[in-house]
Order: sequence, then structure tokens, then C-alpha cells
Amino acid sequence: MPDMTGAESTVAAPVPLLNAANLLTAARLVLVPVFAVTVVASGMSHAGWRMAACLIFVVASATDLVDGWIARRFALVTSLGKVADPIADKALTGAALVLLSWYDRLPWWVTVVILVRELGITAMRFWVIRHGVIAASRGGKIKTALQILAITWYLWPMPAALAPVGPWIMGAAVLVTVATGFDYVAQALRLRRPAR
Ligand SMILES: O=P(O)(O)OC[C@H](O)CO
Repeated sequence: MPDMTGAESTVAAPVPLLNAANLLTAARLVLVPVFAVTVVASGMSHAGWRMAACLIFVVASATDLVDGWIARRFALVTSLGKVADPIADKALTGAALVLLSWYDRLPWWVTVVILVRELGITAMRFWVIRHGVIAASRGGKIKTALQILAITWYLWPMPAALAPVGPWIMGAAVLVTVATGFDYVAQALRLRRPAR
């Protein structure tokens, strides 16, 4: 529409909340209970149900890659998406880790260390939001990829020759999870330091 000078207005239309990227994030959240019920149905002993649970986990994890890409590629980034996306990620990996420990496939300390880091950093992000946004770092993305790979390894009924690789991948995931946690804390402290 022309403005008072006759020029076309360049005010961008608001991004709709109900867009493809946010719908994918919502789908990931919906898949969390579906995944959990499938793991419980497997009791982590029925191979068919374990495979089904693993496939649901992989599909849900894949939406994490796709929703971010769609949001950036088609300019569909919204505040709702920025908040909901990491919550959906952490709900999915958190549910998987708790269930793996519940069924004695993963030591509880691993689940507790990862959950404390994930929930702590999420809370810290909200706490410092008025000073600035702490975006996901490259290390954070590598951490998420390692967690997804490790969880997939534990969920799938692996042949005996491959199963021992799982704890090594999970060990690497724990190390990167803790290291990136400290890095985010350092970023938060720099954000809160008053400018001189
Ligand atoms: O390490 P965070 O908390 O920034 O999380 C990283 C995201 O999961 C990457 O998609």
C-alpha cells in the first residue's frame, strides 16, 4: 500500500505462528509420548517393539534438523519456535534417557548428568534473556547429534559385536554435553557483566 509520500510501504507481514516449522516442532512434542509408550510396550526386550521405538525416535529427531532449516530458509523464525524447539528436543532425549535407565540399559548417573545440564542451561537461557540471547553453538549441535546417535544405538537391538560401541558414543556425548554446558555458563557470565 502507498504511504503518504506515494512510495510503497515495506513493512514486513508478521510471520504466522501456525507455520510449517512450528508444526514440525509440535509433531516432535506429540511423538514424545508415542515413543515412550512404544518403549514401555517393548519392555526393552521385545526386538520388534524396540525397532519401532527406535524408528519413532529417529523420525522425531529428524524433525529437529528439518524445522530449523525450514524456519531459516523460508523466514519463518518466530519467538514461539525459538522457545518450543529446544524444549521439544530436550523432552525427546530426556524421555529416552530416563526410559533407558529405568530399564537398566544406561547408568542413572549418565541420565542425571545430561538432564541437569540440559534443564540448567535452558533455565539459564531464560534467566539472562533480558541481557541477550544465547544461541545454540556448533558444540551444542554436535552434542545433540552425539546424544541422538548414542540413544539410537541403545534403543536398536544391536548385534553383540556392535553393542559395546554404544557406551563409547554415550561417553563422548556426556563429555561434549558437560563441556558445552560450561561454555554456555561462560557466555552467560559475559552477557551479564556490565559494559565498561
Ligand atoms: O546445547 P543446546 O542446549 O544449545 O542445544 C543445542 C540444540 O539441541 C541444537 O539443535
